[in-house]
Amino acid sequence: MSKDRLYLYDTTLRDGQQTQGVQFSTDEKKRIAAILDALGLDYIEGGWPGANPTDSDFFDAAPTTRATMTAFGMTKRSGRSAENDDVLAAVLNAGTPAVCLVGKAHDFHVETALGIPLAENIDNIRASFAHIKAQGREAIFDAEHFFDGWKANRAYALEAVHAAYDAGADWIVLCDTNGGTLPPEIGRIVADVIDSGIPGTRLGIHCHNDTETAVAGSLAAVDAGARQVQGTLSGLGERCGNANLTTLLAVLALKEPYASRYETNTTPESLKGLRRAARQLDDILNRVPQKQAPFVGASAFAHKAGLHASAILKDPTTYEHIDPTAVGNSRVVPMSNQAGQSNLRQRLAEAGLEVERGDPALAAMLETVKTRESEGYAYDGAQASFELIARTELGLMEHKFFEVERYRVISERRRNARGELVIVSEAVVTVALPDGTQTTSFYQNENPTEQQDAGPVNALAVALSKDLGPYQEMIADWRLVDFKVRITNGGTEAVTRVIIDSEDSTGRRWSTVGVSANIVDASFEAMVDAIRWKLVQAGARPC
Ligand SMILES: CC(=O)SCCNC(=O)CCNC(=O)[C@H](O)C(C)(C)COP(=O)(O)OP(=O)(O)OC[C@H]1O[C@@H](n2cnc3c(N)ncnc32)[C@H](O)[C@@H]1OP(=O)(O)O
Ligand SMILES: CC(=O)C(=O)O
Repeated sequence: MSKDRLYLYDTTLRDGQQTQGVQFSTDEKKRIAAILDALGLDYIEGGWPGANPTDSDFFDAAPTTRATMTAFGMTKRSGRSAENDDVLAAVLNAGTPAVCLVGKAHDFHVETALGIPLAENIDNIRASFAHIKAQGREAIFDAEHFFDGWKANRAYALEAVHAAYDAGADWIVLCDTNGGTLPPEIGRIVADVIDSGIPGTRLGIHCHNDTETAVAGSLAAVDAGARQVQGTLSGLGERCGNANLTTLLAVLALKEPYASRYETNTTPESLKGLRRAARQLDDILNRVPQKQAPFVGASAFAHKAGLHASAILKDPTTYEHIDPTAVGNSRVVPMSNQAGQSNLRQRLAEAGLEVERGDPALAAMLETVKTRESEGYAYDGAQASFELIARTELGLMEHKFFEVERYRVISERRRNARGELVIVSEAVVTVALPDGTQTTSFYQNENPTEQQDAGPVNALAVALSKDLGPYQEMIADWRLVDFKVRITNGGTEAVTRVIIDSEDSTGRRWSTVGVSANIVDASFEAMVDAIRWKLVQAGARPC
């Protein structure tokens, strides 16, 4: 059976930029365009030329992509011709092979937002698309509020999309702009548009995620016959976001009936770059990756419960709906108080520690983990700390490289010599080394009050890692990149749990945990684990 072609249209650089708190630079837009192109998308909507300097700069030197670069704008305004509308001219002047114009399809919006007669809006749509086609461009009509418009005045909504279609628009994209239409209704309305005479091969879908069903709504439109799907990387977009293309790419390529019915431009190879693409976007956005993101999140293939881990070791398909490597992800079997010996052995094997089933060290390890979790520790997100416990129980950590004799940290808010308000943190750390010597290190940081890394934890991290004698070279590239604080119950008392994420120059990341009644002390404990784990990885020996 031959497959139908589905076209994937990305609007991360336009609707994604409408996400509250997101502001891409021109250079970042270029990097994202390259990521999208590598994933095999058909269209990249680069932004709205003329609307802001960043978008204009992007189109002034638009990257060369295999995907069709598309400029976005709106239908011509009333009171001028399409040829004389300067906003439309700026969009066309970007010179892209495809142009997408948003226009009103809901009578309420025409009368309330535009304040013009209904017929005039239809004329504006028709004239805009005739103008684009006269310039030889591929023309895409984003029919704004189409679904709400169809429900309020079906005849008018259809008249609007037919005006664009009759004027030569290549694609009519039905937009659920407010994101409130549920998937079955989307399917019925798309089918009605096809019945009205616009073939599915010329129809697209643009869903917003206000009811958390944008992906399902997009699939309902495809089921009904639409052949273009719009969305954004990781679901960025206005309000609650757009349909998540990261998820849709994987669903369309790997899940039935879509994989057998439809062909897209993605390949098994490009799909393996999906997790990396999501991480690259997180890096650009400077945000912590969402662990539970379908397909690409760190927890998407994490098997925490003992029963799950036991079955996974026998056959991964028992608890996995796809092979994680298909999207560049990997399986994780974390440790926690939900774990049994199967989790434990799998986790140890990943750390290069083979332990026979039934080895008494396994029971001791499980006991330690469960006891410490009841005190407030959490090991499912702190694998490196777990590994140190395991090595200790297996007798592989007779020495701990160094012992902290004492530390002191002071934080102060004061005015500096220039009269600026600053936070000053000072830390002193004394460690004892295996050869009987001690080192004492001091570090002071001074930062404006609004800066995040001004604090005592940063000062302690630098002081602790400043002079570890013979081990110093091995930890010189250690960096503390993130830390999360939780108030939790340790037995009957409230305690602070700190998980810190570390990184080194190889790009490797690891997480450790500390617990104490004192936030600084909990952070310090997690840091000590982080450094010990790095020394283990570096093959450090007692000196
Ligand atoms: C559903 C969507 O997400 S569509 C994408 C929306 N994206 C954006 O708005 C981001 C980029 N936008 C902008 O930078 C600015 O809004 C601009 C440059 C386009 C326009 O700026 P301004 O001229 O200052 O207008 P402003 O933003 O206040 O209002 C938009 C105007 O466009 C009109 N308008 C809205 N949609 C359309 C349309 N499809 N066709 C013609 N005119 C429209 C509005 O009625 C309003 O006109 P008014 O000021 O006479 O009431
Ligand atoms: C065009 C668009 O972004 C919308 O209608 O949601």
